[in-house]
This record gives sequence, C-alpha cells and structure tokens, in this order.
Amino acid sequence: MATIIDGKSLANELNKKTKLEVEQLKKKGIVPGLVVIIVGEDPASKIYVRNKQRKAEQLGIYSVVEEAPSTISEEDLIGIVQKYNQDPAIHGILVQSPLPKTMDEPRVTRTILPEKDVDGFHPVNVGRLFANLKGDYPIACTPRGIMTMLKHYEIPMEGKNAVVVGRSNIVGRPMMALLNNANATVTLTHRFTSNLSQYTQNADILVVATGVRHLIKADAVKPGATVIDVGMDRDENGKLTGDVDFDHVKDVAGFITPVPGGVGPMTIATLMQQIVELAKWSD
Ligand SMILES: Nc1nc(=O)c2c([nH]1)NC[C@@H]1CN(c3ccc(C(=O)N[C@@H](CCC(=O)O)C(=O)O)cc3)C=[N+]21
Repeated sequence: MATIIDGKSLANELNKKTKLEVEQLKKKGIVPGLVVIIVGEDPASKIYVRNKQRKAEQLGIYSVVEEAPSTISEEDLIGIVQKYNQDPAIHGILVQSPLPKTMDEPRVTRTILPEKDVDGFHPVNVGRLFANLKGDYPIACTPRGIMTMLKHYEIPMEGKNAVVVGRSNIVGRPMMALLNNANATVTLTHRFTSNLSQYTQNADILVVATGVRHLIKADAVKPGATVIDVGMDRDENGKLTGDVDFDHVKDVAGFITPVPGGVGPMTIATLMQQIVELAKWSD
C-alpha cells in the first residue's frame, strides 16, 4: 500500500511560512497585494476565486476581486489588467481561466507585466523556466506545488524516468520543464500518444493532468512509482475524483496523491507563496 502524499497538510505548513513572511514584509512597510480578475458567471470559477481570496485574507495578503460581465470586450479587459499593472499596491495579477471563447486568452496573459504574473503564464516567464534560468521569476503554481511535494517526500528525481500525461500550458508543459531541470528523463505524452501504458509503465514518477476520469488504472503503473494526480473530475454522483483510479493504483504505487486533498491545496498555497515572493522581489 502506497504512502499517501498529504497535500492538505503540506499546504498548511507552507501557508504558515507564508503568513510569517507576510508579517516580516509588513514590518518593512510592504503589504503583498493580489488581484483576481474573473470574467462571467461560471459557478465553479466563482467558488475557486472565493477560496483564493479567503486564503489570501487568512495570510494577511491584501486581495481584490474584480468581476467583469461575460459581455466585456477584450479591450476593456486589457484595460483592467493595465490598471493593475500600474497599481503599486498590487504585486500579483491573476486572470481566472478559462476566459470566454471569443477572447484571445494568450493576448490577455501577455498584457500582464511579467513581474506581476503570479501564475507564471507570461511567455517571458515560461521562457525563463524552459531555459532553466536562475534568478527570481514566477512559475506555474500547480507544477511548482508538485515539485514542493516531491522534494518534501524526498522522491529522487535525478536520472529517474518521469512521464507527464497531458500537455497543457498550465500543467503538463511547465511540469515537463521542472522535472527536466531537476535532471529527470522526461517523456511528455498526450491525447495522440499511441500505446500510452507502454510509457506510464516505465515511469518512476507519473504526473497525470488530462481531465479524463480514472484514465490511469493499476496495470498502467510501475510498482513503487510516485503517482501525482492533477485531475479534478466529477463521478456520476458529482463527487470530486481524479484522473487516477486511486482505490486500485494505491496498491501498486509507492507514493500517491489523493483527490481532493492532494495537488489542489498545494496549488493555492503555492499561489500565496508566489504573491509574497513577487512583493519581495519588487522591493
Ligand atoms: N489563472 C488561473 N490560475 C489558476 O491557478 C487556476 C485558474 N486560472 N483556473 C482554474 C484552475 C483550478 N484551480 C484550482 C486550484 C485549487 C483547487 C483545490 O484546492 N481543490 C481542492 C478541492 C476543492 C473542492 O472540493 O472542490 C482539492 O483538490 O483538495 C482546485 C482548483 C486553479 N486554477
């Protein structure tokens, strides 16, 4: 039976550190500030945004939520981003994804100043990550949070086979870069990969971010592997579950993240960590 990676408790630990950092910064007259911009009325998105705001407030971070109607024009949305680019009280700008389909989301992302890009989605920050540049810049929160978990549980990465399933810009691609920078041998698989299990069965570290419920079954996992489930799927009863068939994979894996209580809380904690870092770096 695998060790369950407790994302929730690790997130609590990280949040405690972040809270102390906020107190230190406040002594220097700096209050870290976050704005979350949300377009439209999607109820799930609204819940996420509320959770982020609540967590920020618990940690002493100044937080603003900017709600725009789904009818807002791309130019007006870009205007809102530019307003916060200029606002010295705001260190991090997050535009909640997804935007309405009519909008050019990459263009909106490019409008955020790279030094206020708390998600790490701006091409300048993506480029820094892919070039493995040293120095201070934000990194996509979900993959960075996963690296924090792997390090905390002392999972070896150097020379290991890491397989990432899913090539999104918010998870799969930055995950590939981080694991590669940590000297793993990385394979990035996706919906056109033929014979997926041939790759996953060889993975010492398997990160799954596809949005396909229970895509990964026990027979696709190498005994003793570390399995990280980024899925946020709903079962037939509306219950949150992952891309990994946890109940069976846990008997094969060495380490495994649950859903909920795994990657999700670490994503939020990493976001908070990065707002504080952005505030520190701006000093
Ligand atoms: N610009 C942008 N940045 C984001 O970081 C971003 C985004 N857009 N759009 C939506 C996704 C989704 N996301 C989640 C983070 C944490 C949980 C989380 O904490 N989940 C809990 C469970 C929550 C529940 O029960 O519904 C858990 O896994 O334990 C969920 C979802 C961030 N996102």
